[in-house]
Amino acid sequence: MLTPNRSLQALLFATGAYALFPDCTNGPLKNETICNASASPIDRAKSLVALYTLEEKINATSSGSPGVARLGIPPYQWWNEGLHGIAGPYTNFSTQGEYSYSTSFPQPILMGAAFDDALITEVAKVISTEARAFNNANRTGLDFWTPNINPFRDPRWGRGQETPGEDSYHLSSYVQALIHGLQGDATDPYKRVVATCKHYVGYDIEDWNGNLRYQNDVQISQQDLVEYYLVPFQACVNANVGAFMCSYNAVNGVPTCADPYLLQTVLREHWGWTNEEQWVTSDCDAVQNIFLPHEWSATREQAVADSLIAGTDIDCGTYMQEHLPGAFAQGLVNETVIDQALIRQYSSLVRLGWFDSAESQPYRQLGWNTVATNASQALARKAAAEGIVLLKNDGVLPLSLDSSISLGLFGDWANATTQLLGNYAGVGTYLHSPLYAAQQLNVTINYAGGNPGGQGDPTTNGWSSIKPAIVTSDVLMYIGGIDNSAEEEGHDRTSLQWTGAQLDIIGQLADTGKPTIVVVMGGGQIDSSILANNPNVSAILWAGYPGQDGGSAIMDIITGKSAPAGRLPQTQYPSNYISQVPMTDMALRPGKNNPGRTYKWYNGTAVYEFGFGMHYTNFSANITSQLQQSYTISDLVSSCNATGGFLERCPFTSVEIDVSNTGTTTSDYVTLGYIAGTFGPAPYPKSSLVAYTRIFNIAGGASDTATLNLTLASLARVDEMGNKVLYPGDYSLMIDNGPLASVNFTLKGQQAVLDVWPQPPANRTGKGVSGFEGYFVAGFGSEQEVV
Ligand SMILES: O=[N+]([O-])c1ccc(O[C@@H]2O[C@@H](CO)[C@H](O)[C@H]2O)cc1
Repeated sequence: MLTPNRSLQALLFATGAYALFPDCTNGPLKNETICNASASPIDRAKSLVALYTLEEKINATSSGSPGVARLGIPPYQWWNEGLHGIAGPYTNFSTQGEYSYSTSFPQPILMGAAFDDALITEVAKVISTEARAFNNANRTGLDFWTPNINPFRDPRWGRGQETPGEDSYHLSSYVQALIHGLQGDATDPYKRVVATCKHYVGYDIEDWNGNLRYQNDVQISQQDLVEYYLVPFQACVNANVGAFMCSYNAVNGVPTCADPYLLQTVLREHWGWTNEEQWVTSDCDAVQNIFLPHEWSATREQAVADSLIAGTDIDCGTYMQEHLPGAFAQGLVNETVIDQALIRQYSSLVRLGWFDSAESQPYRQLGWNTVATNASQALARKAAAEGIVLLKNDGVLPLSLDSSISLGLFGDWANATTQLLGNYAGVGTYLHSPLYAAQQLNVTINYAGGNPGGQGDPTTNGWSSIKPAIVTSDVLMYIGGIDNSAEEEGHDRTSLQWTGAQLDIIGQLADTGKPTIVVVMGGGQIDSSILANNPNVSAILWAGYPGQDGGSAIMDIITGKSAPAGRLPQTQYPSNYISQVPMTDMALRPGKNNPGRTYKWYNGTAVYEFGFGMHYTNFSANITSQLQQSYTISDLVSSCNATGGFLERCPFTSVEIDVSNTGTTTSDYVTLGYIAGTFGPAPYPKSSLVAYTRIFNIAGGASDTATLNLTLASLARVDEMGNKVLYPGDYSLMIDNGPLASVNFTLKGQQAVLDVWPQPPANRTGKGVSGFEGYFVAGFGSEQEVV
């Protein structure tokens, strides 16, 4: 994560972030409705906002909200992160002792590979518990700007690691499980924390050929928007998420933080995200970016007015604080609009218990003893092991290690420390590298880690330094790949290839003829065809960014303590993919200069497909439910009462699959259900994931039942206007994309539109910058006027 520059950080800290709660027992507000715990959150918030002066209201639009001392409202810092554990930039870890660390889970890209929604809920519960403990110690806030749920559309994206992968159904299922764990049950009297779905929407380019995230104007068809980019965000609404973040980029000409179509028409009206305690924050500096570099609004005052009126309730930054006074003076915005933003903010804090006494709520009791518990540490290790994907195995794995075996460990990641965490990490409880984990085993270790050739060209320069370890080892393990020096916020990848130096060393290890195992680290996939095709490379594992105990999880898989069952959450494209399509081409379907995106539309041959993953055993599957041969569309429609286009709330059928372990090793199995067929207009997606479930610990020779719940969303397609339609035609339900089991059925009757998509208004243009020549300085920067 980028670190805010010093002056802004100082300014936000000067606001007194993380001061205590308002005192509703003895403070100045004790007799006001805001302090009446039996009044509704909205009434309570309204009563507070009615006491604010306009200046106090304007000050409260910033993420570093200064509070109102005369009313006993302490400052509140809205910007807290929690991607895979509580994190900065304003979360305050102590330098030692209590509150000096928390549990750091794997990056979402690896947790996504587990395809285990129950696991995600458990992880999110730990994060929200630890967040509460830190909040009680005045070290972080109560709302968290997580998850990053933009689909991992292009393999170059530097922040794809923050997401669960490329598939919109998978992201939707994952994010609902996550929000449940972060926020708690809808019926709970208090929210555990508030989650924030970001970045709404179409944000997945950092810097491609000078196309910077702060200024990109991405062109997305209504079909692709509804079919792909918006899907996980609608799932956030379905899960009743407390907050959204609008993104830096513009979509089809309009910066998202100034777009009433996206923020009002789609989000609040069409999807029904109408609860007044739900708010939208801007990404950091995104309100400023409406003026510069987007040049959407003619003046700074117009930019803040445009964004507040469109539905941005919090400005990550200080632009609204600085320019709303002018906007009010010019009559560009009225007080009702700012009141609404503040009512949303404060009713959210009411639902978090900010105004209520400690005795009345469970979360204020949580302390240091609930952080980094043995159970949460075990969960971090389990989450990593569940996600690791076995891409190749000639039978060498699992390894039986004992003291007579000597294991050679090579590569940059063999003794990884903070590399294990990836970006948006807090302070982990510990950092267990593969080397550390191997040292805990009864095996002789020959460590020659680091990459003697560096990240540059092919080299044999380092050969002499690693040769002794090669010669004396029985089994060779290379642990490398990429880290945040190759993929990061602000930095997209420029290559999908292994570096020459790494390939050189792996090749030389493999040439010895000794068992050679390659562990690939990093969020984006690296084209590993050269390793897949090398018969002397015995096994390949992909391990993402596995978190604080990642080394242990890797060794758990290597030794068979855990059996691998993770599946690739994104396509591994051949390296020439990135020369075939510009990153800025947002289209999913193949076209001129675009071979198609994701496993649904890519018309080339993947190195490894989305959903691929091997086991230490074999499985067979049998669909045991009787599906009808044919369904009538009108019958399906009449049994569906969904509103707001939530076809996920309309059941279609439940399918049971008998999964048998036909080998000898006990293993989990991820059951992926796909729909394919010829229905609706061509082109047809190759297949679409519509359901998944992970079943656990199936012993060799035993079987278990996987249940997949299909909804009408499983069958619907999106037309060019963005409408969701049920079409007559031929359908196949396929387990594991076909190889294991499939069943065919048809839909008959007239096609039916199930969700009529609201069209954007025509000719949406901003007023444009008049006369200001300048540029925006990224990283909580400021505008520099060109003089
Ligand atoms: O100025 N900075 O230091 C700074 C740091 C991070 C940053 O990134 C943005 O902030 C995150 C807020 O959650 C969004 O996910 C990301 O796009 C934007 C600005």
